[in-house]
Amino acid sequence: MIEVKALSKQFGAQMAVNNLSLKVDRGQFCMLVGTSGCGKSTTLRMINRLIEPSGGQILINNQDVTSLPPEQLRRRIGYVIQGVGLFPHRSIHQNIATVPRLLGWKKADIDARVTELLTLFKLDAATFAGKYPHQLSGGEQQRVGVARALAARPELLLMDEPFGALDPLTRELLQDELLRVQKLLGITIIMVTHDLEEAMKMADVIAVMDKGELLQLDTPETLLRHPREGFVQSLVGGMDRSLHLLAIKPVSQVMTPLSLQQQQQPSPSPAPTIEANANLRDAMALLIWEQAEQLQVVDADGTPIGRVTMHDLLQQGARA
Ligand SMILES: Nc1ncnc2c1ncn2[C@@H]1O[C@H](COP(=O)(O)OP(=O)(O)OP(=O)(O)O)[C@@H](O)[C@H]1O
Repeated sequence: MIEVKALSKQFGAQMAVNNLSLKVDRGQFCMLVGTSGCGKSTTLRMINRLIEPSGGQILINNQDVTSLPPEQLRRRIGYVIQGVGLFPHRSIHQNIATVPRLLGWKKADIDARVTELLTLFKLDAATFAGKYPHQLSGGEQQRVGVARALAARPELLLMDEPFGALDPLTRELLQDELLRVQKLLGITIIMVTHDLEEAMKMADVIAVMDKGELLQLDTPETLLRHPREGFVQSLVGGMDRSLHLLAIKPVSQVMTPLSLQQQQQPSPSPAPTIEANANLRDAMALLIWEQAEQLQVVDADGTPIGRVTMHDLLQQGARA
């Protein structure tokens, strides 16, 4: 979907991005992580040509981005930044409608799209469409920011620390919503974050950068189990690696399913319950809290569908 080849950006004597190559498939979620100043934002801004590269090439669906005028390119690429950047004197409807209007969509199509996106992000269209940004909470503004970026059905969404300014609870809620919407729409996302936990939770692939260079591009599990020596190892290789490994897997992947017969019989000694889509770290925390040896796994309706034991979790979090 997107291929970056030997991309570089030099500011004066400094190489902000140095010979970076990276491929992200359609529908994948790629996270860029690394310490402050390692070139993450510059990389994103070269992809949508807010910054022109000093060298290298960027292809989107095999098309070189320099072959398109920047404005036309940016209409095909959604861009969300920290602090949202909503237009303060335009209503929420007008904000979300910005790019479709520039593209000359019919009014009825724009109205339908605005309602669809607000609903997708669980904002009641009748209540929110006519409001102005200052009348919304930070979390609501951030949802509108993402909705606006998605309005014209872009092929690619670039996000630069979109949840950086939010409190931890709102941040987690928006992470879950973004993942849901991404899976629903099958959109390709490249997102910058400082937060390794956020990267582990959301990414299909994580790109670790340092001093302008890409050091490793791998799935969260491979990155945790086989980090390259040096910077990547120091970034992910701490004692809590086992907990990160637990956090990236849902209980459903590890549980022992109940047979139909077992499902219909009440368990003789009821174990604490956990939902199948909870992650293994939450399961571990519950086991410790309840001093239990196993948990009963339930589906969204509360029907028992399996069980997971402390032994299962110890295996999953262990060095391979
Ligand atoms: N317009 C510019 N002119 C000169 N130097 C710049 C410019 N933009 C970025 N830089 C420098 O390039 C380097 C990379 O910056 P960039 O913003 O890409 O880093 P980052 O990894 O996104 O950092 P952070 O996580 O702090 O946002 C930094 O040293 C920065 O000071």
